[in-house]
Amino acid sequence: MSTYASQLEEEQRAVSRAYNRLDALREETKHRLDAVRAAGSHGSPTQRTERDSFATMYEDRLIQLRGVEDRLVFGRLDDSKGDRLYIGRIGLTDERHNPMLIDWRAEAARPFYEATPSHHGDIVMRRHITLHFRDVVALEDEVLDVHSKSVDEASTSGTLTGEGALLASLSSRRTGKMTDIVATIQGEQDKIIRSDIGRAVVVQGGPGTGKTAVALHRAAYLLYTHRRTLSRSGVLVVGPSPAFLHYIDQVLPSLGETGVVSRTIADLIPGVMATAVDTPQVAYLKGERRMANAIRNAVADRERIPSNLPVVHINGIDVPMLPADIEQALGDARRTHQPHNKARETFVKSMLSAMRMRYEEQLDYTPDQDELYRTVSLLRMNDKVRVTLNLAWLPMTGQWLLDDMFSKPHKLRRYAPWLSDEQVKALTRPKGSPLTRSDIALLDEAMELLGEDPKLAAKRERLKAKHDEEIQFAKDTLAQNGIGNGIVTSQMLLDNINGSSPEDTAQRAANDREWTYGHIVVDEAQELTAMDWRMLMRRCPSRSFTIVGDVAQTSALGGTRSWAKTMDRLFGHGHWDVNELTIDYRNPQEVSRLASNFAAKQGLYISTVHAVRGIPDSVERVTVEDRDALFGAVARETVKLAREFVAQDGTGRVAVIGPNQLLDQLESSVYAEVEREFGAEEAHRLRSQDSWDRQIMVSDTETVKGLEYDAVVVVEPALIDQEAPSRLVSAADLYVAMTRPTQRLAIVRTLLDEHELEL
Ligand SMILES: Nc1ncnc2c1ncn2[C@@H]1O[C@H](COP(=O)(O)OP(=O)(O)OP(=O)(O)O)[C@@H](O)[C@H]1O
Repeated sequence: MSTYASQLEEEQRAVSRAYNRLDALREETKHRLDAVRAAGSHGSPTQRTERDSFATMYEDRLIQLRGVEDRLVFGRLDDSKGDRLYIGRIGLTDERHNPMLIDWRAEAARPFYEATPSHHGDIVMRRHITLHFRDVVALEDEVLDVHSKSVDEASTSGTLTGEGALLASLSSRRTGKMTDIVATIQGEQDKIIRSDIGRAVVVQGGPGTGKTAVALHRAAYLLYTHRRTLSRSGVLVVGPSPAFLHYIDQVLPSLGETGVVSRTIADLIPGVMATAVDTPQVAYLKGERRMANAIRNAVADRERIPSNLPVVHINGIDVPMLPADIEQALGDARRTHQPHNKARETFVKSMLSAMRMRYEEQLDYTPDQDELYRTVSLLRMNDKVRVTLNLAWLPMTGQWLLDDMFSKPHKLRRYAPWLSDEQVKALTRPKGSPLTRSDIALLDEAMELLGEDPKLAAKRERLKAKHDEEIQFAKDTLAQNGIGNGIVTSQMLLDNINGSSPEDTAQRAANDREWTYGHIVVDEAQELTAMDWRMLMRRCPSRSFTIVGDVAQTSALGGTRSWAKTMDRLFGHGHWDVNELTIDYRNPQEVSRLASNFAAKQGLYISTVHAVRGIPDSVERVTVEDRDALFGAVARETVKLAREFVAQDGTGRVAVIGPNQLLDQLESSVYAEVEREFGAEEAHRLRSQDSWDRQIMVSDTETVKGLEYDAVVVVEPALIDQEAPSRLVSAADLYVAMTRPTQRLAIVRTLLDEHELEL
């Protein structure tokens, strides 16, 4: 009879076989890489190029093979004929090319996630295999065909269970890093992950429903399924904050995908840093779609006929700069439909040729080419001509344009006539002020209309010429040698030389503002303004997007509260799909219920969610007399939770989320209590952790978007509520704060606070 122990042994054999194969492949790849490297820099340029390409290819493969060590195998599918398929992080075949392990993204693995007792096709049983390092430690079977003999076998061996693997992964201590969910992706999530690349997919779901997890697994799935296209164009992941990007940065590498660019909106333009923050109202004004018109007007304002036109003295002749000539040159330049800085070349050329004609008209002889050429040179170098050409068509950078527009109210009023005096005042700032996050989309718009900075453009041209030379060299290499022989295709060699490995693509994409991606994932997408969306749409002409968010969590005044309204405008009616996720994997039921009831009462449109776990006493309330008592109470509560959840091995996270005005005081009282209770050394260890990755973190509501903690202390919710710029925003902020914990939520407040807001 099959016992649990014997089943474990049997699976251990299968798992060990897979790991042995993985080791062998690593060894083989390493060996090849060493051999290529050993050849060093000897040989002809052709041989060196060939070797470099192989080396890059082997390096990429080694990174991938090393990245999948953890939980290499996690599932098994049994079909009605008794055949078994093992499911894992990557696909493996044995020496004879027989499949040993199926990549979780392959079509054959789909039933592992999507089969149900009512729709299971040929599959009769699904097994979850839990590993600890390379050891099989638990098995769990779901019988899909109740008539199959697997039911009896599973029940006698004691492997027949429900959702143990899922629940175990949900209850584990937080590490500050999101982990992948390949072993436990649920049916409704899997359908989204595998949906078609060609359409924009919106995933709406309440907090903790796995939107971020789904978005990242979808990116990995698309990279696997459309590797050829996406490894050249790349995938961009846009998240709400650097802390969030740091939180998710392990997920894709653990799925064997390293070549993905991740950015916040604030650092989407290479080389530009947004260091300042606007008030919510100013951010709203800057995020409106019509700001694109303001930018367009600001550019157009620099294509004009100057009021004072000079006459220049060349070779004893007076050459006038005439309004009609300028008008003609402006028209010529505009008709090129090129960006402003580029079109300026046409403007200058057209204007100089008009002036040359004016010069010629005044001669009583026909000048030779030489004379005309010299005249144009003199005109070009003439100061008056240069100043006038600049006044008529000024070369600009985007930064200069924004700085000029926001530091001169009369100009802003002219470019954006819809703004009230009060709004103009709110937007005006001193010249040279740092850029804010909401400036970035405006800057991108300006850069798009202006084109490259002329100096940078010249530099780029030089680099491009060099790059073209290298491409030609690669092509010649291939033509001469006919390299390939099935190990590396000519295309792969060319790609490696051109930098088309996913890592190279990612690097080039991240450094190029005009790069267009094959797919964009947007997380916390509800916060993006219309201007932000324009910036993203420009980066993905194929309109292949995964957009995840929750319209009940919107804090930005210019963010989305209705997907239909935003998406119809972006993609057109019928060209995007919305999917809703309904199961809350993060919060205990008690926390989820409290947060949902609050949000519904505040009038937020919330998705109905069902939390999978119940944890009695997961909500705690502490009320104190007044503000004086508040800080001590928060500190004590935090330390109590830290004792339970925060471990010295770096696992476990507790967040204290409070109103901005109290954060400094909260931080000092919490850490003072930590020192009193845990000693100076432990307090020092905790305090010196990176600010975005602290085990005990004191923060505002904005920073914790998308993140999660074992326990959360929400402080003075009514005050958080009052700090927000509108009622809906305040409700959303509190909703976000309350839905961050996986185990425990404590609400610590004063009597007055309690009186002001019912929670
Ligand atoms: N199928 C699953 N198996 C295991 N864990 C899961 C699964 N789906 C989601 N989770 C876990 O649930 C938690 C919440 O997921 P995630 O952060 O993706 O939710 P979200 O919808 O983006 O939340 P929010 O809107 O609050 O940011 C994470 O810890 C994630 O790993």
